Amino acid sequence: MQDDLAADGTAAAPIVDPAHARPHATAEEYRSAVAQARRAAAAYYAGEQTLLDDAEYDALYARIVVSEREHPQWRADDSPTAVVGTPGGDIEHSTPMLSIGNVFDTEGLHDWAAKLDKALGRPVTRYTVEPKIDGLAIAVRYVEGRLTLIATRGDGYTGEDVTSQARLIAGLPTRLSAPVTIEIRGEVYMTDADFAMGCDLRLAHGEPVFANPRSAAAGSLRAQRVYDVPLSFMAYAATGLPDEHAHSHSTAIAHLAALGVATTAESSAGLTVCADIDEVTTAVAALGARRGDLGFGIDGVVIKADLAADQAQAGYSTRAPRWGIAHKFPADTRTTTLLRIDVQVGRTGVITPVAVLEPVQVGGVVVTSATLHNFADLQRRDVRAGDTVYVRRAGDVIPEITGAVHDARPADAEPYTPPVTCPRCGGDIDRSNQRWRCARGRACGEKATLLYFTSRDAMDIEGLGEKILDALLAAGHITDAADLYALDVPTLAAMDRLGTVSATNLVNSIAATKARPLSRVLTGLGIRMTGRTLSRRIARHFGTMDAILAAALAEWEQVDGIGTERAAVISAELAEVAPLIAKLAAHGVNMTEPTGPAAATDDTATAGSALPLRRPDGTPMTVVVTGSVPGLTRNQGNEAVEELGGKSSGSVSARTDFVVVGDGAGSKATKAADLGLPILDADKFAQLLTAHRAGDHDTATAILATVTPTPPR
Ligand SMILES: NC(=O)c1ccc[n+]([C@@H]2O[C@H](COP(=O)([O-])OP(=O)(O)OC[C@H]3O[C@@H](n4cnc5c(N)ncnc54)[C@H](O)[C@@H]3O)[C@@H](O)[C@H]2O)c1
Ligand SMILES: [Zn+2]
Repeated sequence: MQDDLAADGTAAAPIVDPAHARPHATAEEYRSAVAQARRAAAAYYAGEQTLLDDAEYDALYARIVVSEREHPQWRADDSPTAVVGTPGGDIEHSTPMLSIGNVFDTEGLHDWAAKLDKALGRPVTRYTVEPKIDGLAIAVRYVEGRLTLIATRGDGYTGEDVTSQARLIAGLPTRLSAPVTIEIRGEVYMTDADFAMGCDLRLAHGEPVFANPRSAAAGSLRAQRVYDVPLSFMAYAATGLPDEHAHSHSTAIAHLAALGVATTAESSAGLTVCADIDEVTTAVAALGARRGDLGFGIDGVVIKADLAADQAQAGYSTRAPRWGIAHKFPADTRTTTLLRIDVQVGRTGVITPVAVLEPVQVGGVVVTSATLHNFADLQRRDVRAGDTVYVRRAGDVIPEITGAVHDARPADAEPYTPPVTCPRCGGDIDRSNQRWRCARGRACGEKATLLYFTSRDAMDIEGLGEKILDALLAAGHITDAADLYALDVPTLAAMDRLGTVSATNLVNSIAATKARPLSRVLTGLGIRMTGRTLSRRIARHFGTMDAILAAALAEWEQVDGIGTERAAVISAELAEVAPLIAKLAAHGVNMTEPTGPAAATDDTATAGSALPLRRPDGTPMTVVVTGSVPGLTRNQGNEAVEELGGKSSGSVSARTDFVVVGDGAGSKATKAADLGLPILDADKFAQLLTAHRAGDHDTATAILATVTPTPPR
């Protein structure tokens, strides 16, 4: 059984941290992993759509490495650890074009540096830090300053001649500024802008989108197409330079730039010379932080011993130099399953399709939803529910779906049909722009927003039902929640069916809600990705609305349950409703959250009763709900955990107290089993909730007693 990949290889696999990979249990498992890695690599280097994304491949590869270390007798000749790249070609390389070893964290980097120091018998003189451009390697020969040959890396010893296709690559001049005879090595890649354009071109020619800029570059370099996708080049090595330039990597690169070649040093990422490994660590982190803004994709950073003398002394292993290492970054493009396509109607009536995803780690954060831009784009890309899709997240940008892996499409996947009417109000849709809008614009959401504001979970305004709201809206007495606080008795009394007595009562009950705690106001605003529970947590954390509105993204992430994804959405939505907040405050609505012991139980329905999901020391248990809980939506499942006194979490780790597993549970259940975490059946969890709400502590305790650890697999 393959632990890292679902049986069909398509589902979002739980990614094993390559730094902590486990060996395969049997030789059969090892061999099937090797076969899978070979298949994936063949597709990858050919620039085809592949089912494994880089993170999955790296996890697979890391397990192969560990297995071979522990069971040398298993080692297969065609193991990806023994072979570099792809089939070779007609061009013999002057020196082998090898791979680079990988590390995934600072610890790995220090280990590598320590090994290198040991091999040299002294500390490395200095290092360079460069972008690891996410493209493919080529060797370029110049004779007396004229470009004569371009070859792919191939199997590392021989490669293919791609001179004719590659002549027009940006950054690679056909003539150098001096008549030198040298070989330059570097990466062919696609800039972010060219990638977006290339994808559009593909779609226009009825071909599937590129998986990522790397495979786009690989495919475009070899394919003969009717359309041209621009490619770029960046040099990171040369042979044949005179000693005055070649005595260090940094001087060699500087000289290439002087010859007119694009280099890593001249790129937006730059080349940093570092005195020691601590400086290297800082430079790696700095480049990681700028990753989204470089204008081209990097999958990590390459660290090299700078001096040619150090490099010569360190030498090579069969597959890679010992003097260099790649510090890989979390993959910025992943594949995962598109569970469904939701339609979202914004505050101003803009209607957009949103992808709901099987959770997946992209660029270091868990992504559960992504934008599909607009309906035209969605249909052009032919993305369907059930598809394996590419999710890309570059830097802090909102994750987007760039396309679907059409080969992995389930037979029954239906083409997407966009909504015919506004999903919120049922009215007409204005399709005159690429961004569709409800024809009613802002007015579309008014009633739903107001109903939510007045609901029990939010401001809980007594006596203000849907009929009265309808009448108030129709008469134009209100357009937003703040207008409620301006209503007076004569206005209300003049309306149908409302006498002076009822009108007075209603005005009083509305006024009474001005004193509600901040958490209620926040709930009432209906900010996306927050509910009652999270609003309460936010209110307690910040204390005042002013503090909330002033909070930077990093501060949002301090709130329990808010990650990068939510922080961005919540703060953007709050900025949008800031005028309404100001208007509410002007009417005297309270904008602070009471603190102190009384506040903790302030409006909890279950105040005072024992909370089942508390550890003996009173702290909340961390619980992950995966799959469906009978009678509850996914969100309600998580809220139930909170209601029971626990803390709900979206990801399984060793710190999880237990996992609630229901129908349709996916990789989280597998991971829980792997970690030997206790499991509670979703039916039992539903019973626990019922018992707790009924105040039946005995039953609740009895159900919790059935939560037992499963042995690790
Ligand atoms: N998704 C898949 O199915 C799949 C399959 C095979 C490989 N891969 C990916 O490819 C990687 C392995 O491929 P690899 O053996 O080509 O190694 P690599 O891509 O990890 O590293 C070596 C390459 O890095 C490139 N490079 C970029 N910037 C550089 C710089 N500044 N200095 C030196 N080299 C630089 C060169 O092209 C060099 O050949 C894996 O880590 C995986 O992510 C993915
Ligand atoms: Zn509408």
